[in-house]
Amino acid sequence: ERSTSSFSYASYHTLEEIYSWIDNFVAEHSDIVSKIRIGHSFENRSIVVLKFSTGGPQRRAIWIDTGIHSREWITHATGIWTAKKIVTEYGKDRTLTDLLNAMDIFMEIVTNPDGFAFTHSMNRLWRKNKSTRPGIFCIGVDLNRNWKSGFGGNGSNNNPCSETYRGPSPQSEPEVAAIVDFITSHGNIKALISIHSYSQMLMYPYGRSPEPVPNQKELYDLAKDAAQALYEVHGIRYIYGSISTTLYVASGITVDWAYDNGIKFSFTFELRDTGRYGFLLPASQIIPTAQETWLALRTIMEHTLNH
Ligand SMILES: O=C(O)[C@H](Cc1ccccc1)CC(O)(O)C[N+](=O)[O-]
Ligand SMILES: [Zn+2]
Repeated sequence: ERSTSSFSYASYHTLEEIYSWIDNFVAEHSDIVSKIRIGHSFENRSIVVLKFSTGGPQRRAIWIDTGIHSREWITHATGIWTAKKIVTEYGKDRTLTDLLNAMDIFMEIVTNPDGFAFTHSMNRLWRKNKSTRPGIFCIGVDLNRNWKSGFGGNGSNNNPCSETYRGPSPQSEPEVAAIVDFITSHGNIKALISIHSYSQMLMYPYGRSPEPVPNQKELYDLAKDAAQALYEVHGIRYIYGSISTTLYVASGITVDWAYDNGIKFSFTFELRDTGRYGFLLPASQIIPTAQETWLALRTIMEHTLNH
């Protein structure tokens, strides 16, 4: 293995370190991983997605994103570890091997690169992207309120200075538009998993209203199984349910858009912890968090393969 073997999966990394890890990782596993540039951020950084595939065009696929909120560093770190786990387990883990023999996995690790760079340079707790508009004095849109489904509803804010500022219109932000364009043109995404921190929750649509989705029972049972699989690794308890009933009402969110666009297995994770460290989760918890999250992800992916 070349230089990803010197990469510390137990540390947090800068944007530059993650981007160079991605290039080394793709080079070392070019038989199964490729890199797709799906667009650019407001400040013109490349937006890249890892594609894990063992064959065929346009296979059914699973989408995973981390880092849509830049301060949630545990999510990028979990994404990196998970990417490595996928290539390590292919050919060993029966479930993952069956999955990749039939489906593709797309993973966007740095979904908000401008915000992420800013958390390293200026403000560790920055959440939004870094877009600016004439006459508006506050910076950034909450990328988890900018999606077309339920845009402008309760649990999103019209004030540009708000942490949940929805933006001037749906998909106004290039970071969101890039994903919408990619998923829409792919047309065969069967599951979407959008990873946040913190609270230790596993949730599904809707965020915009307490109204249950048509396959609510199936999603509840799957979330229950996934949370149990996660618990068995290190004894960490997650709560689960629909976003609006488990956490709060939020509108214009990733998973509501995915669900409304035919992706019936849409989930969002809130990783460790429950507030002791919050967004400043110590690096010592990266690998334990990633290990337990993997079992939940594998549970969801296995269900998607078989339904
Ligand atoms: O408000 C948010 O976007 C998430 C909760 C959430 C996550 C997914 C869909 C709807 C809401 C909470 C968080 O991860 O951003 C943590 N936080 O409030 O900073
Ligand atoms: Zn978040």
